[in-house]
Amino acid sequence: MNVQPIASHFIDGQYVEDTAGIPLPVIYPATGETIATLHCATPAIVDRALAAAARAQVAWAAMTGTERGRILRRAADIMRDRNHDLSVLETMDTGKPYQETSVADATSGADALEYFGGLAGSLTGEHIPLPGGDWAYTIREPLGVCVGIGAWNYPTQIACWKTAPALACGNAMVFKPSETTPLCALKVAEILTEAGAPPGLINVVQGAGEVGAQLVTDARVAKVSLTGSVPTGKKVYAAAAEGMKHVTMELGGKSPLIVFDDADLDDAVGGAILGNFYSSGQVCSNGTRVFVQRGILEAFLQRLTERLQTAVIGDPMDPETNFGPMVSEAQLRIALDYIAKGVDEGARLVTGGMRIDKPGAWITPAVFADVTDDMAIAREEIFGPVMCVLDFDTEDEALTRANATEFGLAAGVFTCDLARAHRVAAGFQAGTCYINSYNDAPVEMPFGGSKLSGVGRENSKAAIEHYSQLKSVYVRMGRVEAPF
Ligand SMILES: NC(=O)C1=CN([C@@H]2O[C@H](COP(=O)(O)OP(=O)(O)OC[C@H]3O[C@@H](n4cnc5c(N)ncnc54)[C@H](O)[C@@H]3O)[C@@H](O)[C@H]2O)C=CC1
Repeated sequence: MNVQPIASHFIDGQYVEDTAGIPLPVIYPATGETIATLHCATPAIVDRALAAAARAQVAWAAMTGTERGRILRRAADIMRDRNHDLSVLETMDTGKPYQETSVADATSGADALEYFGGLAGSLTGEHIPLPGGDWAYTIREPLGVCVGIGAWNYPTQIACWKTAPALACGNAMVFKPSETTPLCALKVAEILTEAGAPPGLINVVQGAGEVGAQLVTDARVAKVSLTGSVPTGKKVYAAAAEGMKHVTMELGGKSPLIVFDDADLDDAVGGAILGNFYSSGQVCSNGTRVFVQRGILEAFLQRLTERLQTAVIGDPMDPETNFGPMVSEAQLRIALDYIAKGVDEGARLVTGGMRIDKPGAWITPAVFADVTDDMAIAREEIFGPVMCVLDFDTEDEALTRANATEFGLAAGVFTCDLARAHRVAAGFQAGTCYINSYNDAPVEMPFGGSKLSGVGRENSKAAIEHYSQLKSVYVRMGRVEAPF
């Protein structure tokens, strides 16, 4: 498969190249090979994309929601039809196994396009009766030009989760994928254009932080939605505040997963595997602090170790493979450094955590036991396949320790006691919680974090609030009574 795109950027309905930009090699993480070379956007490219978006947005906003929605739903159908090719490309971009990308990336992107396409026609204001026969009404208006900035772990999904609600509400989008995974967002723009999105409505420009910063500070931009780390989020939030722009921040986490000793052991182990090793651990909402009640601890570790031996680590394109490489050599280094630190800190490495001796960014899934709350591996986001198991005695203790973090993205609980499950969910300081499950992200459910993990919500009806604003119109039915 030739993954070199026609050109680096997608602007005003077509592919655009500017070789004056810094070269951007795309590395296949499974082999370390360079599979394409793109160019970062020059200031002229950024300007062109923003100008196209500003122009296209006006006519798009004048269409009815039903008309806009029809185009989004058509794009969803095209995306589903091309799921195989899009999944292969996502695997090349990220290294994630095809077994995952074929069910979790373009499919989730298509879900978002379909969901917000369906919602678009129902977006309205409201009528508000007031004293004396006066009344007011509200008009739900788009924000204007939105900028989306993506992380590298879910390039197709992130592009769709931001673009679908933005377009449904009548906005235009300029999207900058992560410089590590620049390929898939171009396909999203191509498909939307094929589905009927007018030129300029969806634009993709490549580049690293400098290009992102240029987009965020441009006066034509009304809203910025970032998926990335907390340090980047702080910078982008501050830059957006200068122009009083709307923001959505989907940032990092160090989420807790509490397993009580009455939990179904295999379900709890399954949840911990999904919450730590899916996408080689490179998932923002991962439950990397697994609190296991002392009575079930040894059984949990034993079952977990047994099941990890059955992981199929190998060629990501092989449909049998269920654990691929990490996204890059740099990200692998970060994970290996944390593993060394965990050993130094006195945690017990139960299994995995070894670099696999072959080209590419390969590591075996790691589990630490005897982890304590103060260790760096239990406090800092690693963003790799490193699970920390901590033991506890009481519900109060587990909840207090689970919440003792600056992050608040996700949290999960495994128990067969229904009342306890809901009590613990109510007590979690996190935006996205799970009972007897982990890491599900259906488009119908709000997704996002509290505390340092972010502001705003993606997906669901809640996202509409973050891509539109209300105009209030007061209507006086009688005479105007002025004091003089
Ligand atoms: N909450 C969520 O939904 C998700 C959060 N993440 C988080 O993303 C992080 C991993 O992704 P990375 O790509 O390494 O994050 P990152 O923070 O390094 O980069 C994210 C994006 O921001 C851009 N960027 C960097 N500096 C910028 C600046 N000054 N102005 C504008 N844009 C800038 C980058 O080019 C990239 O496109 C993890 O912390 C992870 O938890 C990842 C996926 C989902």
